[in-house]
Amino acid sequence: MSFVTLQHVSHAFFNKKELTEVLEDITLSVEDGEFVSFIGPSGCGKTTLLSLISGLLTPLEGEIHFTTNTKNIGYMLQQDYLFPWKTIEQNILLGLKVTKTLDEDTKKKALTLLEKVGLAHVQHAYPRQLSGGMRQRVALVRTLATNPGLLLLDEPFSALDYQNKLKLEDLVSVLLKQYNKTSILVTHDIEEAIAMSHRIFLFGGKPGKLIQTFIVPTDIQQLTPFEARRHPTFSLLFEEIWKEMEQLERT
Ligand SMILES: Nc1ncnc2c1ncn2[C@@H]1O[C@H](COP(=O)(O)OP(=O)(O)OP(=O)(O)O)[C@@H](O)[C@H]1O
Repeated sequence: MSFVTLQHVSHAFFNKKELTEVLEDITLSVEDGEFVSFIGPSGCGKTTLLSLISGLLTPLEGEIHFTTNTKNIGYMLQQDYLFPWKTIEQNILLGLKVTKTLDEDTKKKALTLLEKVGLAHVQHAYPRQLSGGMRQRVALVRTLATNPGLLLLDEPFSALDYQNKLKLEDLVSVLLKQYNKTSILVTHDIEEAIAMSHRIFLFGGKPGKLIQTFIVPTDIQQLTPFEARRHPTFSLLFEEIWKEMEQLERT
């Protein structure tokens, strides 16, 4: 069953009194429990599409339908946006206060999540005492603790060094599978998209259009992102997408 469906969605921004089209006629759907990635050259409208799906923006044309009545959408971004003067626990609970009434059970679940990402020991520390990778793990906990129906991940790994990025990818992937979350990842990184996704939507052009959809083979999907990169067919799909991207970047 599809979780969210976009039909003929187009969008434009006013720039210096001129209407600039940024997305044109996007039709796609994301299935319940599916992990998809949006990739494509810079400026083709990927982040705008996330904002349209989250309801921050309203499409100029076309329709976006959710099959469930969830309005709780979680965001994980490149920056962690933790409050520096609050402890890790306070940061997580603050996220919860915004979306839910904070009862003991919800609080306990949030702290269990902190344990799951290996950060129970920093519960009372401040963000400045943590590394970038640890702070992103806190941001992940803060997002998941609100039990979002849909997770929107906008370049959440891109500020991390390679090793931390791989570790966080595995963690995100395991947790999202465990909680059966529907997720959309925006990334510039083709490897990351293949390693994490069921399907990859490639956008390109100005205004941005959906150029091609790639299905990640099931045997790759079943692996962790770290293992997926070592699968024999991984590089074949990588090359296929790479060539398409190169062509789009040239046009
Ligand atoms: N609020 C806004 N007002 C005017 N123009 C905007 C606004 N937000 C985005 N744009 C323009 O819309 C186009 C698409 O931007 P968007 O950030 O969605 O692309 P993107 O594919 O996510 O890019 P990147 O990969 O570089 O993050 C760009 O040309 C951008 O300058």
